Amino acid sequence: MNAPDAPALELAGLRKSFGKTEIIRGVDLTIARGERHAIIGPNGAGKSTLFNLITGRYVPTSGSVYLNGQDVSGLAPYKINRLGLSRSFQITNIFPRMTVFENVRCSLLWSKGYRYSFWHMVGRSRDLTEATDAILEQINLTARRDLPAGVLSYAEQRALEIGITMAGGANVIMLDEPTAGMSHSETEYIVNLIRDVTEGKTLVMVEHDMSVVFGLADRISVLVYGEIIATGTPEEVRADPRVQEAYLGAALEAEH
Ligand SMILES: Nc1ncnc2c1ncn2[C@@H]1O[C@H](COP(=O)(O)OP(=O)(O)OP(=O)(O)O)[C@@H](O)[C@H]1O
Repeated sequence: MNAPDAPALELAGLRKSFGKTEIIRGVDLTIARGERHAIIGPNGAGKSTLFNLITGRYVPTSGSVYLNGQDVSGLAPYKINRLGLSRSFQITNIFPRMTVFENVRCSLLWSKGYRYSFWHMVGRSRDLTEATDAILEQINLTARRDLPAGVLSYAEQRALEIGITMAGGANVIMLDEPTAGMSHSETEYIVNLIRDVTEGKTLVMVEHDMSVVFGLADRISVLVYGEIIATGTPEEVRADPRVQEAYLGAALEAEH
């Protein structure tokens, strides 16, 4: 059931071990609807593992993940996706020989396919084209619509990937290092784009670039050695002495 008052995401006593090593060591976190939330922390802290627990790629060793109030722990990723959570991939996940338009249309079709029969879909192909074009407009790729996706610049490919992530209409969007490998100007471009396309949705992102995190997130969680040591607004997290000590001081210094 989709409980209208439930938070977008709730993690309760979440743990994950690989063999005998516990990587996620009891994470509790509530993310409100419409919130933009960043998960930061040093290398090896368990950020990707936590991300994969939320999206269903990994099954928790114990604890639960609730999406819009519904327990999704242990469900297959595609089922979690159909319940309203969509993720991007760190590695570009587009079809390079298909056009930009076809890439987005394909993901729209996939996401709606389970609800509409094939013939119903064919009858609605004009709607599908319109929906695809609306997404291309949102991600500023209308001018690139009919080019093979493989010829786009790196930043444009990441924008396309965000479009593909958004295409299913999920209300919780998970982005894994959306600005990885980008120049300063590309980063700025993608941050603005993410801000626009996630308006009114819930965003959870893992990100290393502190300027992106502090520019985009309403709240931040700091993960250190499999535990969240602080959660709060950017100002609260920046001022938190535990965070300074464990991580942020060093990370912010490294930026200068
Ligand atoms: N499938 C796995 N099997 C065994 N160990 C794993 C697995 N996935 C991750 N680990 C270990 O878990 C720890 C946390 O890894 P994870 O990738 O989640 O950290 P991270 O915070 O995302 O790091 P980074 O910032 O470097 O991407 C690491 O020590 C890693 O070796």
